[in-house]
Amino acid sequence: MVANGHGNTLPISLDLMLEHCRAVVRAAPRPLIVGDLPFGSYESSAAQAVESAVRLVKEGGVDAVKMEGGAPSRVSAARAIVEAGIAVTGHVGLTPQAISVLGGFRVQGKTVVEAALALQEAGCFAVVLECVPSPVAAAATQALQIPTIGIGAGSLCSGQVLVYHDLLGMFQSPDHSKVAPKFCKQFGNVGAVITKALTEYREEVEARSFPDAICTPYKMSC
Ligand SMILES: Nc1nc(=O)c2c([nH]1)NC[C@@H]1CN(c3ccc(C(=O)N[C@@H](CCC(=O)O)C(=O)O)cc3)CN21
Ligand SMILES: CC(C)C(=O)C(=O)O
Repeated sequence: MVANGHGNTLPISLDLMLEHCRAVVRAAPRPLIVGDLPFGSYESSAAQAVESAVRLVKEGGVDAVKMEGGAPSRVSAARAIVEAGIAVTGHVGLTPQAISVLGGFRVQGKTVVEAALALQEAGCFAVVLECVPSPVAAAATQALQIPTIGIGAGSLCSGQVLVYHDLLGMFQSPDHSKVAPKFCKQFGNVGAVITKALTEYREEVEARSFPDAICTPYKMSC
């Protein structure tokens, strides 16, 4: 959603996700690549979930998939995908694709440990914990044999994930800073570097100092 300028994850289609997965797979052939099942591609039935996961692996080239939710229907869908031979990462706590029923991007916590245990039992190899109080995330990490990957869930998870654009500080526009969650830390300010470079480019084009002779190396041949 961030790469495509959306304010939330709901508009992302399976076809768009496939395109992004292929780009990532081309750039990074070695790491374990997990494709996220987008909203609308897995909720109707376990069969729909398997079908979408198979597309992400077959056409997207990913090694595993991630899907949101810990309700019984989602646990069944995760189990069906694993039984089809595809590794699944679960995702509980704040599940951004459920903002319609949650009433916004709200912190969750109550059923996190139970849901994570159910996803482990269904065969998930890892589980994302998003916007969960740190003691709940720590308890889930203790209770599970599979790794927990935290985002806004404290430092006691097995691993961490953060949206690349958020940690690099790629956003300059007020619209984008509105959608960056408060758990994010900016480890760089790439947006300022981009803005500075583009401003200098425009200034030199307008002043006709770019392109200069060095950047116009072609000679008349006759
Ligand atoms: N740029 C970006 N980074 C993300 O990590 C991200 C997105 N966008 N969009 C999709 C989801 C949405 N995410 C979010 C968005 C906002 C909060 C947030 O600040 N929530 C408030 C609660 C607000 C409320 O209760 O209404 C909080 O206190 O954490 C958390 C996660 C995480 N994801
Ligand atoms: C794991 C995170 C980045 C995620 O899937 C989301 O917030 O949509």
